[in-house]
Amino acid sequence: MMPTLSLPAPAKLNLMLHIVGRRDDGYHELQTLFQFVDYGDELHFSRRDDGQVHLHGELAGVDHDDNLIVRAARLLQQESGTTHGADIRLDKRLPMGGGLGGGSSDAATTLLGLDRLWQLGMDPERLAALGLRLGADVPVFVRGRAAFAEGVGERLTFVEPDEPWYLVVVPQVFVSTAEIFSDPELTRDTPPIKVRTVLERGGRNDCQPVVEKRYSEVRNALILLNKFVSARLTGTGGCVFGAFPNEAEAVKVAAQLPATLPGFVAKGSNISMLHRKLENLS
Ligand SMILES: C[C@](O)(CO)[C@H](O)COP(=O)(O)OP(=O)(O)OC[C@H]1O[C@@H](n2ccc(N)nc2=O)[C@H](O)[C@@H]1O
Ligand SMILES: Nc1ncnc2c1ncn2[C@@H]1O[C@H](COP(=O)(O)OP(=O)(O)OP(=O)(O)O)[C@@H](O)[C@H]1O
Repeated sequence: MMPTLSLPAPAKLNLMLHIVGRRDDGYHELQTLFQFVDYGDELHFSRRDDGQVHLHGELAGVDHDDNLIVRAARLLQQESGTTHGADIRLDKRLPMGGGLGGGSSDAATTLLGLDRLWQLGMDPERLAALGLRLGADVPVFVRGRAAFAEGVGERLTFVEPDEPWYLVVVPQVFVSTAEIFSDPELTRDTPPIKVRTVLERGGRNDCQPVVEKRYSEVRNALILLNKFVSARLTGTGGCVFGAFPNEAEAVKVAAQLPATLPGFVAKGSNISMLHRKLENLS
C-alpha cells in the first residue's frame, strides 16, 4: 500500500473588500484583506505510478475533469514533466459559492501536496504563479500567509492582523461571483487606500449591498448576526461572519441561531493550517 498524505484546505475570509476599478478585460481591481480560519476541507493523496489522476467521490454539480483539484494536479504534471499520478480523496466541509474560497483552497492544497508527494521541490513562487492560472484566490492559499491583496488578487503584501475567533454563518443560497461582479449597481470607484490604513481602520465589503439586495437569505443573516456582533459578508458571499475575543463567546452566539442558519466557529489564523501541517511534517 502506498502511504497516504492527508492535508487540510482551510477557508479564507475577506476581512474587507474594496473595488477600486475595472480592467479593460472586465475583471475588477480589488483591495482585499485575506485571513485564514482553522476550518476547512481535507484532502488525501496517494501516489500512482501510471500517471493517472483520479479524484474519488462526487462533488455535486462539478464534473471530475472540471474539479479544481484535478485541474491543479494536471497542471502540475504538465509543468513538472513528472510521470507520477495520484489517487485523491476529498472530505468536503466548506460550502460552495460561499465566499470562503473552498475550491481555490483545494487547488492550492493539491499543488503543495503533490509537489511533496511527487518530490518535485518546486519553488513556492512558481507554485503560486501556477495557482493564479486556476483562480485569483489560489496564490494566497499557496503562500499560506494572511495578506493584503491588490490587482485581481495576485499582488500580495503579507500582514499580521489580530487573530480573533469567528462565527461564520452559512445562508442556504448559492451566490454566483460572476453575477455579483456584473451587477450595474456595484460600486467600482472606492479610492485605493494604503495597507497601513486598512490595518488601523479596517474597511468594508463593496459587494455587500448588491448581495443583500439580491439575496434575502443573506440580508436576514446579516440582520440577525448584527444583533450580537458587527457582521460582514466574505468575498461575494453568501457567508457572513463576526469576530469574537474568544471561542466561548462565539459558541454562545452560534447556539442562538435558528436551525435554518447553520454555521461554524473557528479561530482566525495568519498562517494557514495547511502550512502549519507541512512545517510539522518536514
Ligand atoms: C471576490 C473574491 O472571492 C475575493 O477573494 C475573488 O476575487 C473571486 O475570485 P474567484 O472566485 O477566483 O472568481 P472567478 O470564479 O475567477 O470569477 C468569476 C467571475 O467574476 C468576475 N470577476 C472575478 C474576479 C475579479 N477580480 N473580477 C471579476 O470581475 C469575472 O466575471 C469572472 O468570470
Ligand atoms: N474542489 C472544488 N471545490 C469547490 N468548488 C469547486 C471545486 N472545483 C471546482 N469548483 C467550482 O468552483 C465554484 C466555486 O466554488 P468555491 O467553493 O471556491 O466558491 P467560493 O467559496 O464562493 O469562492 P470565492 O470565495 O473564491 O468566491 C463551485 O461552484 C464549483 O463549480
